[in-house]
Amino acid sequence: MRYLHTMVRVTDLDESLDFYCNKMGLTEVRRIENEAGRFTLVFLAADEDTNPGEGRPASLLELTYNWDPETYSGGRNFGHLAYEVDDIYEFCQKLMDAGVTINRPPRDGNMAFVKSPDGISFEILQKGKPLEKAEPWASMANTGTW
Ligand SMILES: C[C@@H](O)C(=O)SC[C@H](NC(=O)CC[C@H](N)C(=O)O)C(=O)NCC(=O)O
Ligand code: NI
Repeated sequence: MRYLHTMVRVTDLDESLDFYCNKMGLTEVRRIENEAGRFTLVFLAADEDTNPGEGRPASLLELTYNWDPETYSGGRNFGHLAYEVDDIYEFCQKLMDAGVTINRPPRDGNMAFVKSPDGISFEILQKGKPLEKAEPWASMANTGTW
């Protein structure tokens, strides 16, 4: 068995692609337009996931855009999507410079949280840092600096 993707529904595809691609750095690897179902699927990959060796992208994010407007309310049972980055401070600074709020700053040099335009939570983890060292969010008062 192999993990393929996580699907999230988005209310504005252009706004979402600006966040996921221009700001988070993901790349569109596939798009499906479904006229009958009136929806668009866009598959996104992080740079190290675009070709993990088997010639097929793995660990993708699938955006579902329903052409007819819907209101989405996130269930408490959904937590976050996690990505690993080479330099968490540099990554978060670039997001801040692009106008993205860092909901949980990476003061511990290990973990940060941001949200997509639809409120999907993203955990950003520093490559090489053990997960056990991550301070729980609640203990990190968000002072807006790090
Ligand atoms: C391509 C494959 O990875 C899919 O996920 S297709 C699954 C299919 N998606 C849709 O029909 C998209 C439009 C639909 N209105 C929706 O918002 O999901 C599907 O069965 N979706 C149902 C689901 O619960 O994911
Ligand atoms: Ni899917």
